[in-house]
Amino acid sequence: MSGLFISFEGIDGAGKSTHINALVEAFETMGRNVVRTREPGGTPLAETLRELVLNKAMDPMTEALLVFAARRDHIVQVIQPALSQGAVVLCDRFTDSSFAYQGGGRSFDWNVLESLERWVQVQSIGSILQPDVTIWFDLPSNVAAIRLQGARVPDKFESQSEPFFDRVAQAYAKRMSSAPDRFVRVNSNQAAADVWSDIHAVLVAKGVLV
Ligand SMILES: Nc1ncnc2c1ncn2[C@@H]1O[C@H](COP(=O)(O)OP(=O)(O)OP(=O)(O)O)[C@@H](O)[C@H]1O
Ligand SMILES: Cc1cn([C@H]2C[C@H](O)[C@@H](COP(=O)(O)O)O2)c(=O)[nH]c1=O
Repeated sequence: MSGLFISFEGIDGAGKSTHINALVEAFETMGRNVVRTREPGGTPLAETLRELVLNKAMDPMTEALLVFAARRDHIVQVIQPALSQGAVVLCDRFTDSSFAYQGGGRSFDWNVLESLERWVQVQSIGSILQPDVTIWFDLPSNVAAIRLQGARVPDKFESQSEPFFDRVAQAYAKRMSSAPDRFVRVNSNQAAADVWSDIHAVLVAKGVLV
């Protein structure tokens, strides 16, 4: 069986974690091996980099380099081996987050991010690793802020203002327009059960879930 790589994107508090848990169960019920992972993170080294990126002040280029360094380790140690063994990899954020947060939120150079993407995700000449499906949980920033209120101590990104998250959302829309076959936008501003129905329907339509 061939591997399946699904990434989950959206602004902080958009509802990704809630539905990734349900998808782990749905794929396991189908008899698939599932690797649930996240970015930045997913390996001991990448989790160490995550702590720095989420909690230490740094300039946008340093931030971009660290998330791509973490990604490289994650791809080599976890994602590629799992896909080679036919697993379903459910990844809470991947490279679209770098375009959204560093490119959109921080206004860091989009072309440099595209170069880093090519370097870090190279598989063979002319081929770069990308998710098979990316589910973008689209939620207005003011609704996400209400959902996250009091939920936990906010990290460096969660404490950003609504205009920052509006730029993040615009950057997701730009990434979606450049990869319409890979991206699926889900309206996250509805009851969790309805969000789940939409995700389920999309993955059934794509032939990856029964
Ligand atoms: N459809 C929904 N309606 C109302 N509240 C929701 C919905 N989905 C999730 N929530 C709640 O919103 C909060 C954020 O959800 P969740 O942690 O799943 O988001 P996330 O996208 O994983 O966030 P982050 O990227 O910051 O980790 C949680 O308290 C969760 O219970
Ligand atoms: C992969 C990636 C992530 N980020 C940011 C986005 C979020 O604010 C945090 C991760 O927190 P979560 O609770 O696990 O969603 O990191 C980023 O800025 N750039 C990236 O490439």
